Amino acid sequence: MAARLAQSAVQRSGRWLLPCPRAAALVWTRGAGGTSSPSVALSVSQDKPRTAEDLPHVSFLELLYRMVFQGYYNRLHELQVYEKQLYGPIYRGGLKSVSLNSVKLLEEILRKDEKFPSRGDMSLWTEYRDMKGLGYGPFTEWYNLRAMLNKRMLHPKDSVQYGGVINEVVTDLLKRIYYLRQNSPTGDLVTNVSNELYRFSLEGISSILFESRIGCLEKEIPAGTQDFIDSIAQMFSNSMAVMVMPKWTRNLLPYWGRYIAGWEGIFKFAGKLIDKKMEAIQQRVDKNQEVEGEYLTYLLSNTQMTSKEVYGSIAELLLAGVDTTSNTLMWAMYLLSRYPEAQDTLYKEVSRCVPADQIPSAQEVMQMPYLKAVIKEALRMYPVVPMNARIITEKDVVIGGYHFPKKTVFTLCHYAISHDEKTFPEPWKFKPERWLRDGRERPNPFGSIPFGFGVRGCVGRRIAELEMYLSLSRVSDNNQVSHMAKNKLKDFQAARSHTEKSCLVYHCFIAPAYDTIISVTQSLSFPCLPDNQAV
Ligand code: HEM
Repeated sequence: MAARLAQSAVQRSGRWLLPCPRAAALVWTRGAGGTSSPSVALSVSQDKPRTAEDLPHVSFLELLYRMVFQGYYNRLHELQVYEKQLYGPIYRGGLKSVSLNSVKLLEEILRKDEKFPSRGDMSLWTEYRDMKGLGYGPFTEWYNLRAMLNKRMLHPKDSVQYGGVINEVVTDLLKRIYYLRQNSPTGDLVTNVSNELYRFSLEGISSILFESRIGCLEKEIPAGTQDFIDSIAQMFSNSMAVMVMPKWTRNLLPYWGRYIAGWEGIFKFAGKLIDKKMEAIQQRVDKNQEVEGEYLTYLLSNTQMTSKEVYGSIAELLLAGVDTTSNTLMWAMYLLSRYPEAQDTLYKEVSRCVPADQIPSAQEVMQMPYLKAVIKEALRMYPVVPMNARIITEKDVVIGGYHFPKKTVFTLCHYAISHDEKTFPEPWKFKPERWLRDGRERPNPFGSIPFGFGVRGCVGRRIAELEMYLSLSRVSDNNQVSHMAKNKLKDFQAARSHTEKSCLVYHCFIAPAYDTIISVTQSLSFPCLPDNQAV
């Protein structure tokens, strides 16, 4: 079971964009190569804007060479860095997409975004829903649903209400780590941290969305939940094949059938839990009792949303809200384990803000600047959505002094931008302090926008942040961990300084994951360790 989970985690981390199949296609088909020099790229001062034809261009053969022979097919984020060196901040790739690869151009396009911003065609997702008469969610039918979903999710004060629920899940994560460590051959190792964090994230987001627990952190995952996890993996892992294969192959090759079966599993599981909630609400309404609840209850009691739309929205929120959070947590822990001084600073902050043996609350973690900076810096270095897209659909647009017709696809090179040394000196170093508001000059806000920007930005941002703050602060808090790991207490007591203590915690917790990280990075596109940080 663990192996299957690990495999599915690996498959999921291969996604480049959040559920946005067409945009993912762009990533794969976008060009690389060409011989033009970077100096031709920007020409803002001209009277008449130049056009896309004037941009450095990448041919299909160059793309193929880079992907296959230079091995960029699974290091696409590094390709952004490489291409920027070759072509400068703006260039034309395959399928006529235009890559924007500087903080200035990123800001320019996002500030010109439309009222209903578009990331691209979602027909791969809508097709299944249309076939089965199912409802859409925020990815597939944005404008009608987003306003409703924003409520109770978007504002930091909204997320605080989920603090108690998330903390229960964090407690179970810690118990599970304790259990796994105790039962490991050496008595202190967790052998598949990414798997545990995936389970944690799924349990966390489910407990908010379904207002009930689904057992991901139990010793044995309930069969229905395991099927659901497998369905998510199945849907994602077959998406790419379904997207690139012509439709006539669907009855001949296995991918389409598997892809559809994946969606069926997802909707079946989500539908069951939603129906259960609906019944409970109905019973209370019939008895004239007050209806209580948070997210799902709010959506279900909202007369502007049909139950079909609730099904569609919950399914899409679930898909977007699991590996994003778990991978970021994984990277944050990995980075802390490599930078003991940062770990020590974090440990001290948590100890200072939270009385010993108390669980940090949602309000308390919001007052921990270093904790927030750690997450921000981890997301800068390893953004889970390292590349995104925008299409200006309504009108022509001028970007960087170039004129583009409407419907031009722009690829946003977030990974390269967030590693630009002009914005982030020593970009390959983990330096959470660059985000502190302590009088130092702060980086350009568009330098790292891991949750996107504007009205189309991540709807789950506040919940994701809260989940990460609550879990990281408790893993960092020596009291909690030593309390949890009673058998290991003497090791902690033997350690001479806080740093050593917390290092030990991280070491035991994270060290076995290094192999996982490396195997993920070697076999898939992202996340990936830059060479200078390889373990
Ligand atoms: C570390 C965690 C996360 C990161 C880094 C992240 C990042 C992103 C990014 C970059 C986008 C695209 C924004 C844009 O195009 O401007 C996005 C969209 C989205 N995210 Fe997240 N996300 C995270 C967690 C979550 C969670 C926990 C949920 C669900 C509760 C969620 C739900 C969504 C949804 C529904 C969208 C589509 C929004 C729309 O199209 O209007 N995300 N996310």
